Amino acid sequence: MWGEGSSLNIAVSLSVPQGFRQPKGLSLLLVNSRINRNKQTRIFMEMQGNESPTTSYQSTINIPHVLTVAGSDSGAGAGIQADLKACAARGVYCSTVITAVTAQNTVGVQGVNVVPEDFVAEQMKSVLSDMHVDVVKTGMLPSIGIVKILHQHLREYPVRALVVDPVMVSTSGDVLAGPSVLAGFREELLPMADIITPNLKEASALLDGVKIKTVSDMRSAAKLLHDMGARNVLVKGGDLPDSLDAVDIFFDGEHLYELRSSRIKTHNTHGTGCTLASCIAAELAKGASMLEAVKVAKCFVETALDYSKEIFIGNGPQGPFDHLMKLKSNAHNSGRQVRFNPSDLFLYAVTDSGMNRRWGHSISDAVKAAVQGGATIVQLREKDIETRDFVEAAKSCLQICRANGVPLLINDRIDVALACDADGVHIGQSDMPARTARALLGPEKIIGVSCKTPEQAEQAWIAGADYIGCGGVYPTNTKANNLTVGLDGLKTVCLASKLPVVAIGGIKVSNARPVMEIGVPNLKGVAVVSAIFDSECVLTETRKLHAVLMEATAAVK
Ligand SMILES: Cc1ncc(COP(=O)(O)OP(=O)(O)O)c(N)n1
Ligand SMILES: Cc1nc(C(=O)O)sc1CCOP(=O)(O)O
Ligand SMILES: [Mg+2]
Repeated sequence: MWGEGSSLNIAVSLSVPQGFRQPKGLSLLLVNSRINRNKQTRIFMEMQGNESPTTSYQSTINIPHVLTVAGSDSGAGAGIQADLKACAARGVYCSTVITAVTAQNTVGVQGVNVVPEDFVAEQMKSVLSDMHVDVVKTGMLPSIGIVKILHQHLREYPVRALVVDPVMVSTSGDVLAGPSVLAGFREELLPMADIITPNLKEASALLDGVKIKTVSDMRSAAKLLHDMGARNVLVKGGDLPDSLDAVDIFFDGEHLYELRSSRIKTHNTHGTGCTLASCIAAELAKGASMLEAVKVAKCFVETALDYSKEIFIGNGPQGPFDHLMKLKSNAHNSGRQVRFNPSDLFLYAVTDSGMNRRWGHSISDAVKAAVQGGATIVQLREKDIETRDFVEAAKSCLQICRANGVPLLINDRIDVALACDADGVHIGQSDMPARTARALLGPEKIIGVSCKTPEQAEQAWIAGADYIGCGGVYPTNTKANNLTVGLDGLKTVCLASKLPVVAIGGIKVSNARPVMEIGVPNLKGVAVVSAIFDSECVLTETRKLHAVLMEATAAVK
């Protein structure tokens, strides 16, 4: 199955001076390679031998690549056009095989011209025989012949994942694939699909017209479709009557997940299915796990719909939405492209204005020292600062963090995070709800939520958080009246959490080791305030804690 251990293919090209020939006894050594936060790979090489040629090296990396096999929508809200935009928005290359050309707008589908099968095959061969495709995503497959061609090509040119959006009827109600195609989906594509993403009508059609009217029906349908061969199933509940939320059911063959997001009130929903499937494909191509890909895709669509509520394109009942809203809303968001890496939670530094005052440190000096000492993520927890000063301090800290590849989060204040374009926020149970924060911040930003119970951890996951902070592990003087959950409480929450966890509360050099050794894989690190910031030399204290965490991690391995 597609999973976290998936690898990237790296093609290395060397440019050498004209006429350069590799001298005998001289060999090229790959001495180090590092992937930085922006997903650029730096490859460090040396020539081994007694002579040193004047050689310059370049490294290249294959960009994640999705091939979409779908129909063209002249209105550009759905189909190939939506797929291209979704992949572009998610930072993934997208090639295209066009199966049909539709004359379509916001009113409906006025005409369909199916591309001859041999020419669909020719397009497929052109792409697959030449380019490295990570994931294939399918949309409109208008004939059984085209389904068979796809099947043959996937056998000849295997890819890492196949995402099947079983498009049968357009959002305007026009039929885009007939009954013979239905048989093709069942027999040829489902058994090959890593995920299938039907809406209620499509799921019902694939299941011989079984009625799907409730969330419980959706759960049964997901299981039945899985039995038909699809490795993962996402039944989309967008058409579910009487639901305030958009509920989708995801089944991975073992667990059923109910994924809820707010229903955005808008007519601009044309192309949501294509976009969701392309987004899943894009995230898989980047290396996400299936569940992660589905969650990011759902969040992306929700955010794009929200941003596009007011746009007006066409006079029909269902308009397109704007996939590239990020270019407008976050035009200044140039610093950080990798969304969230759970290993960033390893040494989580949380600032405190009182402690900085006591030791005569400015916020940015304290943050700089923590980062230099090995902090892997920083949270500005400034409870008694003027908003204006907070934004200014956050901007300076952001420069320091960006220069060192360390994410910067803001405690409690979504407004400050937005104002300074921080990498995300950390919020507690009495702060703004995580789901609202996600809607305001968009899919790219990191959201952490404080949780003391398994139920809170489940809610944080449903709301779209990226990690949870769990504590107090030990008693603390830094946060008044804080409940201590202990190592046992931490372990219980970690075991229940689908999200990575950082432990917090009273953790210091002398007691960090047992925390790191509780033996649950999703405990990724410790968050500390006083252990590093309540000291004259933040750099030294951070270094000491870093060393202890490294030792504890090595011992666990
Ligand atoms: C990493 C981390 N975990 C927990 C908290 C506590 O957040 P919250 O419950 O909102 O309390 P305050 O920090 O706002 O007092 C945290 N800040 N960071
Ligand atoms: C901010 C915070 N949140 C906690 C929680 O349990 O959620 S404990 C805490 C304070 C942590 O400070 P120190 O490292 O100095 O104990
Ligand atoms: Mg808070």
